[in-house]
Amino acid sequence: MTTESTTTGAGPTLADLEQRATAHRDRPAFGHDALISCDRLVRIFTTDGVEVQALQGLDLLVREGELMALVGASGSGKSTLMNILAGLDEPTAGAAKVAGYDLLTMTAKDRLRYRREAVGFVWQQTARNLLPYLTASQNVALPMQLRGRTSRSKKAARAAELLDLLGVADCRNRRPQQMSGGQQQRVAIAVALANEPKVLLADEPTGELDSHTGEQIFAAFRTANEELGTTVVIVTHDQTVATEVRRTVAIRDGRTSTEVLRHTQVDATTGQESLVSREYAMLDRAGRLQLPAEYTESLEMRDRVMLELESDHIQVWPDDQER
Ligand SMILES: Nc1ncnc2c1ncn2[C@@H]1O[C@H](COP(=O)(O)OP(=O)(O)OP(=O)(O)O)[C@@H](O)[C@H]1O
Repeated sequence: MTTESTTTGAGPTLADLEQRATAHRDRPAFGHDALISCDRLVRIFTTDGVEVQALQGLDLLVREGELMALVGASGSGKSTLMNILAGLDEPTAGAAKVAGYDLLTMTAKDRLRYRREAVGFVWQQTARNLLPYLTASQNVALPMQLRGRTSRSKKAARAAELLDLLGVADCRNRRPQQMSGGQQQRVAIAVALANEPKVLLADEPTGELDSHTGEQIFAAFRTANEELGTTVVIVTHDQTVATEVRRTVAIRDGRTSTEVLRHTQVDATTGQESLVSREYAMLDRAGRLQLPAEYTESLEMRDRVMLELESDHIQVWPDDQER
């Protein structure tokens, strides 16, 4: 069906407005097909009357089955975001949905269920992930016990299966202090996966480990992603981890600023595979764009820039009035 409209020069007609409203209504909602969707997320901390805006309207979409990394300078808001996604903290404003749970409006009961069943987390400090007086098997069985639906034998079987999958079956009967840091983190991943969460969140999981052990931990996350289909979000400073995932999102000043996507390309003549990466800037729905600091600094862009719209791109120039 088409709607007729006439332009009088005095602005849009009623028919134009109706058409626009219909087009807007039919457009899918932001993040409708994402497993994690953060929409203009704001988190303000107030300490001694001083406000810190840790998240300043952060947008992030993560699709089911992704394995992605979040990077950013110290204080950029990564942990604040992870705590919100983990259901440990609540945003000041905006919207955040994970696996069908609305993190702003869920009840205390739903929050508990969310943390037990929908997400698993692995923290940097190994001591925060495992109970010291329980063995690896008992640590993995504990979340299943708290959920309270499985028989003892099923819990033991699942714990054994997970420890085996993550290459720490031999640690089954050991307590955390009888394991290396890397083994503890792999057991921690098994604990986080015990209740088959949709999402696995990890905040600097390789931060306390040497690079070789860090690689093994990263391989364990990859196994969880590939074998169990778990969506994995890792906050990291570790360059190896950041470059081994298909998608790395950078957070700057409490907002997602740039994103690097990587894919494998096969050379048509030699058949040789190479990894191609490309950096993108994030454009929010208000049209705001954060230009990479190294770009703006190299051209001495400040305060105001000139824009020129071309048929397939936009040119950004330093302000000529400044020169
Ligand atoms: N509970 C809190 N109370 C007050 N300010 C906080 C609190 N938590 C975080 N902040 C502040 O919010 C900002 C973002 O902190 P956040 O810990 O999220 O950054 P980060 O990117 O994880 O840094 P790092 O890499 O050092 O862990 C910082 O300025 C921090 O000081």
